[in-house]
Amino acid sequence: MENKKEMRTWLDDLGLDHPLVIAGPCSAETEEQVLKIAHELKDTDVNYYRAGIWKPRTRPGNFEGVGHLGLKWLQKVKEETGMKTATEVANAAHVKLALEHDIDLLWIGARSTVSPFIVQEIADALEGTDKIVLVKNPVNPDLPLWLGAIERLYSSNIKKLGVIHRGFSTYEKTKYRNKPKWQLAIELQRRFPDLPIINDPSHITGKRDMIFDVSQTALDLNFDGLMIETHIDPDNAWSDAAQQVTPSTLVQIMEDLKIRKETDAEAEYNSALDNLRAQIDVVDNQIIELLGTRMKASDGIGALKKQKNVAVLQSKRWNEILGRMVLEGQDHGLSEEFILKMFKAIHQESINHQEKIING
Ligand SMILES: C=C(O[C@@H]1C=C(C(=O)O)C=C[C@H]1O)C(=O)O
Repeated sequence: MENKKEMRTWLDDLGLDHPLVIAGPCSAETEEQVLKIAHELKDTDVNYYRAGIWKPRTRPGNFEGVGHLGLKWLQKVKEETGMKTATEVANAAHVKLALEHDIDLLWIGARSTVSPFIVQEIADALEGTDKIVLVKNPVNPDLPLWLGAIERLYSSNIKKLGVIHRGFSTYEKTKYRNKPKWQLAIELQRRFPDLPIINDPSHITGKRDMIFDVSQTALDLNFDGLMIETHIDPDNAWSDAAQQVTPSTLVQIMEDLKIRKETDAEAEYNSALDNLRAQIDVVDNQIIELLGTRMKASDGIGALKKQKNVAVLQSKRWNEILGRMVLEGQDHGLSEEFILKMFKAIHQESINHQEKIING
């Protein structure tokens, strides 16, 4: 699959003057709840009304969705409010029912994207559809797996495709429910600049008070839209209570978000930008040169260790370097997180060099 300009035609055709907004409850709970939220969202920027009908939960025994009964409620939403509708599908039977109930946008959840079998089943069931189909990232940070799912849909002649970035599971506890790992979304945009990409701050944060900041970051990174879970009574929602916002909070978020443009034609801006980018290019070259010099020194140490039969890893020395560099970084406005990541990568490369020498 290659990037194609036409990948974003469906989005351009919507003619929006704001990011695409998909909002609605995590789960459809009752007909009354679904319609009440829909009416509150009717005259806002919301383009697609979402509600989960089949809910794959982490553990059995929790509320697992109302099933296809909820599709009738979504049809009613469309009749009463004119809003288009969206839901998650996880197998061929879901697809069939969703299409029968004229759902306009279907998405494949993170737990389905991990399974090529399931994705293929869904792609076959959707073959040639003119509905919009969005693919959430797989739970694990695996870009080829994400792209593979999109390719399967693309090969099934589905034209209105896009992705949803909902963050990634991690073993360690972080402030996020699912760590955003923005670099993955940036890499996806680099390879497929015309494939629409939507951010899902609700699942990334897991907490409603973090949704604004993550949404703003997404817009700053050229995301095309947002999917934000919205409930009339978030605290008493039957699923994902902590991350849902009220319709009025959603409206406020949309109002406060700053929408940036891709570029600006003004000459002064462009010459200042060129100047600073030239500085960055010089520094980047210096960084590479310095890293090459550092590796040469490490190669020398590798040769010495070989002569004396000494182990490659020297934890005490390594620990000293890390501690010193974190402090040095602070003086230059560099975060500890960045310094640790960068020096761990440098250390690994240094070890690889020495391994080659010692075992060569
Ligand atoms: C370079 C050495 O070997 C390894 C690599 C290090 C580095 O690249 O800074 C530090 C300690 C060792 O784990 C060394 O022993 O000094």
